[in-house]
Amino acid sequence: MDQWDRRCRVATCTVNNWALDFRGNYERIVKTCSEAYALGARIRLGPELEIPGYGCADHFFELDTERHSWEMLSKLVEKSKDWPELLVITGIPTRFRGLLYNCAAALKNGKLLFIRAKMGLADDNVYRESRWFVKWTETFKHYEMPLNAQIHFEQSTVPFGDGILESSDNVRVGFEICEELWSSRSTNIRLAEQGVDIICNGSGSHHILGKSNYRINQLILGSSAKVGGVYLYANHRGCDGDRVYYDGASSIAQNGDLLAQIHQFDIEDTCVATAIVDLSENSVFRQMKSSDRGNASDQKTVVPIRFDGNMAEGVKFNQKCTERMTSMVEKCCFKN
Ligand SMILES: NC(=O)CC[C@H](N)C(=O)O
Repeated sequence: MDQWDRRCRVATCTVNNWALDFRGNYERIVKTCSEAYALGARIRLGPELEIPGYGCADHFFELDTERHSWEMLSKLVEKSKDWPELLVITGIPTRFRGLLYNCAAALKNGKLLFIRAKMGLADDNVYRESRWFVKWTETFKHYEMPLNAQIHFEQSTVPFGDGILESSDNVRVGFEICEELWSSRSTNIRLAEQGVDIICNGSGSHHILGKSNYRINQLILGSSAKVGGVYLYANHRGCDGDRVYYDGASSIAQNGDLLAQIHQFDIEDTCVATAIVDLSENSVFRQMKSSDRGNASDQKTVVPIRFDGNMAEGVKFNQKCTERMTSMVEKCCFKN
């Protein structure tokens, strides 16, 4: 059963990573994890495919891109022992059954916990993801994937596919990778129905005039106002070698309110934002909507992937949850 006091500090970040700059990308990821950890965060989310860089394009056809990405992931898993209480979510291409998937990887304290494969690929506009990747189609199913013996991990397998993570103190973490939010069948709906507390969206979303207004106000805040829960969104910022500009604005929202946001345009290579959220507010918010309670109870219960560690402790009872940012300020920021 959930505990009553469920305050947790969560972190999102923006990185200016470069396609194929494996070492540089690794350093920037480490910097954001260290900063998030120093601020007391229990989870740190990074953008889509942040290890190789989002815009590797046809380099995703080369095995070296995967290989070097996994070498960096192995280093990051080892490094995560420096931040034992921090759940790190990063982005990496992964081959399963001979097919290449665009994935989020979850790791903590020296252990790779889960590889979650993207379930809706982006192919409109400038996106061409299905040229290199296939989508995962088995909802809430995962398999034990053997890890490549040529790369060092202290484990021989990792769960791969779709699923929900659950901490020792029952905080549920789910994944919706970029385009899955844009789809009218957004993953966040079924995650909320399973009582997911924190929805993680690592994205590679480029700048078009007016797009971030839609992305933040309609999609992120709109979804979170509808399904409830904490919504962590991380985006790249800058040009990563391709001909587009990613426009950051990594955000933290809860139950329709914006709690924190990193600038859309800036010259910093890395930025971290955190917020203290009371996860009990998710239950209260969802409890108030009887139609959704009915929909949720119709769904089969998904068995989560458990991991060691408490997420909702370490925040003192008298520490206030982060103030809500006003939507007026938000809307002014996002005419673009
Ligand atoms: N990387 C993606 O999945 C991109 C999704 C979305 N269409 C966007 O423009 O942000």
